[in-house]
Amino acid sequence: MNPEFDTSFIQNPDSRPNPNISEAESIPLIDLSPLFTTPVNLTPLISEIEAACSNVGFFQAINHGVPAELLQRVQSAAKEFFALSTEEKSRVRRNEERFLGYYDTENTKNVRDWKEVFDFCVNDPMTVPTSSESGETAVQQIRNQWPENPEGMRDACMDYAKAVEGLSFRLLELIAMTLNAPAKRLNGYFEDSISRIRLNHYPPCPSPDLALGVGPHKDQGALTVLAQDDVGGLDVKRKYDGQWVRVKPVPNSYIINIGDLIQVWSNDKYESTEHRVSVNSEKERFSIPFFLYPAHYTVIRPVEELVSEDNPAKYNEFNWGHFFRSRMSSNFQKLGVENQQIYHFRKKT
Ligand SMILES: O=C(O)CCC(=O)C(=O)O
Ligand SMILES: [Fe+2]
Repeated sequence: MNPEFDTSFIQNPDSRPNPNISEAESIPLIDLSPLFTTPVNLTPLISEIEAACSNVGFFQAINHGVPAELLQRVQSAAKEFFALSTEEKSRVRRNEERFLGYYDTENTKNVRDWKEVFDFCVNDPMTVPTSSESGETAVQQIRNQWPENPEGMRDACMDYAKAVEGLSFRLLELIAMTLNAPAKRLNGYFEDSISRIRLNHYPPCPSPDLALGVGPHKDQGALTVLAQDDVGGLDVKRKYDGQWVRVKPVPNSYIINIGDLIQVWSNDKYESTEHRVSVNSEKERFSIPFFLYPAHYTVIRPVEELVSEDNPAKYNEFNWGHFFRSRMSSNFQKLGVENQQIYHFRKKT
């Protein structure tokens, strides 16, 4: 991809990146080895995760159990794939109906992102509602589209997907325990999960002061498990002072952040954190987020263990598939209206 820099990439002045951003004190580092150690004692780990989710909404996980070789295979495949000609990549181009595959004109909140992506679902095919309208019940199946080249990309991606999905379930169980719920309280929502993985490529950008790789946003799913390379560019909005901080790349780690659904399940004990991707004029950057998404028919409401007369549910229940679909359409085209956000489901007090 070599997009010509045009005005569609220009961020509003208040969203533009800060060239002097700090990497200090960004997000906590959490060692997940207690998950793999016997005798099992998860209590200190659960407290660390609870603090990270409450204070930051993000952490970096080390000793996570995903074999490095699986990630390296996908990273190599991604590099080879994005180096192909636009013509060849376009053979697996996504469209509004078939929204898995290659794409280079995505918008975040109506501004174009400086990136190209390749999306695939973990459980192929994935079933989603055809419309974001809450009254509509029709569904459709969306299949992965795999390129001919590089050879082996499909296997590399699917082997990786299974391993990182396993990690995401372990994290979900730890998070459920921080909500005083049984470990497996949330797992049932994921039997027909529509989780997906995105391969991101951010080419060097001629105007990194005006554009972003991904504009400021919150992830809409349950949680995200992100692998980034050593270039850096992910910025997180710090909760206590609203400052953007750059997440320092840590070798062999994953960046975990909670999404909008955990915010609702937790009845606002946790808040999903705004983040964005800055780009630079010299280096290209690659990243691979895994988005943990429930089955489309899941009804989202605060977990009952947290709701009481003193702490009533703060959200009206809503259907995940419709919420997913509405965001999908607004990322695909500039709608000229505000995207659907989780606070739209908040109960009026
Ligand atoms: O590339 C990154 O570091 C993060 C990407 C991201 O936030 C997203 O795709 O939702
Ligand atoms: Fe994100």
